[in-house]
Amino acid sequence: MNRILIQDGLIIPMDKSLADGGELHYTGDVAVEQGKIVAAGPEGTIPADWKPDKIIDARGKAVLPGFINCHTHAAMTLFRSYADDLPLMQWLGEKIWPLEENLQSEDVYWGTQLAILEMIRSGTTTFADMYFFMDQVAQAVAETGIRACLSRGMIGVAPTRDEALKESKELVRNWHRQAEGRINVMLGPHAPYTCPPDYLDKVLEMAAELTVGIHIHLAETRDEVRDITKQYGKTPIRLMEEVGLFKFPVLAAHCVHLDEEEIEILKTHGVGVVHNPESNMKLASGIAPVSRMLEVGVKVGLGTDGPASNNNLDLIEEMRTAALLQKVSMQDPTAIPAYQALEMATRLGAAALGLSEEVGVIKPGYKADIILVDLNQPHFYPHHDPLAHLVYAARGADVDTVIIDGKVVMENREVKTIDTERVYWEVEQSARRLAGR
Ligand SMILES: N[C@@H](CCSC[C@H]1O[C@@H](n2cnc3c(=O)[nH]cnc32)[C@H](O)[C@@H]1O)C(=O)O
Ligand SMILES: [Zn+2]
Repeated sequence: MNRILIQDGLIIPMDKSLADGGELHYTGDVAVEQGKIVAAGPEGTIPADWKPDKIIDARGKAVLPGFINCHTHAAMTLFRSYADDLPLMQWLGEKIWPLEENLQSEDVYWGTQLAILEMIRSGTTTFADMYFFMDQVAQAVAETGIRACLSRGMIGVAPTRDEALKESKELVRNWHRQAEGRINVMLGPHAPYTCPPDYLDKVLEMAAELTVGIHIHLAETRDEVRDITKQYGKTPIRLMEEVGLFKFPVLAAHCVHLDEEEIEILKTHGVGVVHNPESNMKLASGIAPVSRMLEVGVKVGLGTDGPASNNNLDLIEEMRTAALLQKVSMQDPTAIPAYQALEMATRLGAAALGLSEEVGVIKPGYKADIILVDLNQPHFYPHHDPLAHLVYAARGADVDTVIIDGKVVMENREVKTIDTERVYWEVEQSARRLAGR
């Protein structure tokens, strides 16, 4: 089935910013053919003799681009609720990293399947991952039909430092642009405090050789900024600029603690920033200056971070948290209006991942990554403003249908590409073994 007609939905194309003015949504049809959007409302034309293979009745439903989770460690679903209520370095050092020593490849496969199940069910159609056993993650992405930017997390100060470089090269060779083009591979030097400049040099050399982007944790905590400044005489973002990181497409997770000049550095180099509000709150890392970065024109997408420091993968919830957190932290209720939060979860997320020509908007020529949200529910009445409903009232469970690359992967909340019961069973086995139960 490659021709789908999504009829009479409330289309929210996300193809313009608030500054553009004009209509932000309208009722109409979306036509999909061979994985791409061919028409959407007044945009594009559906040929008179065009016969759809499938018609989806979208009356009473919002039709919008699939959500883009720009930063997670998907297989950490296995560690969800294992260790909470700790600061980052204690959480990583004492709880998570010791557990990760015992992870096996099939654990990562099933943990990732569970994450993808949760993401599809809550309307996420693209995610950016940084983990290991990434061939297993790629396999799960290929099988489930989701879109992903994958990187093998590399800890330059760990015994795995050389192995991680080798695996990253293999990941690019075996999986970059594979799975019908749904997979993009990046290099994943974990963070400035785990990847010293001499190791980063090796990573940058490989990025130049393979012409791929870089996914890194950056300026996440005050301790990171203090320690890096003490060790190198400059802040993490300035250090990254000095080593040449920003000569490549960069996806920088967090960017919580930075000054005005560093925001300018991110803007100048076109860095894709990922704001992870719930992880930053849960680990008490801080509040990123998101409104300011958006005002300056930095590409800021949204991420959940790992499901063990959130603890879910619901990007609708993350959108609301991002909007509310900026309002209260800026003491300004106009900060991050609803539409801007939606932009972060769609078009700006695509821009942060370097995919703005492919996904993030509903427009002819773009990939058919589309979600339908059922608006016929108590918390969406009265129907004043669908944009406000989606940000301030919606939950991931309101997503009814998900199409990725023109394939229906969920319809009427039934996921078609994952064996849910098998995933639950396998995850429980892995989690019990890992926790030594
Ligand atoms: N430890 C593996 C590779 C690391 S992948 C990415 C790493 O990021 C860790 N991680 C998860 N969330 C965060 C975060 O918020 N900040 C920094 N690291 C995180 C995660 O536990 C994982 O160890 C090895 O040495 O081969
Ligand atoms: Zn992370």
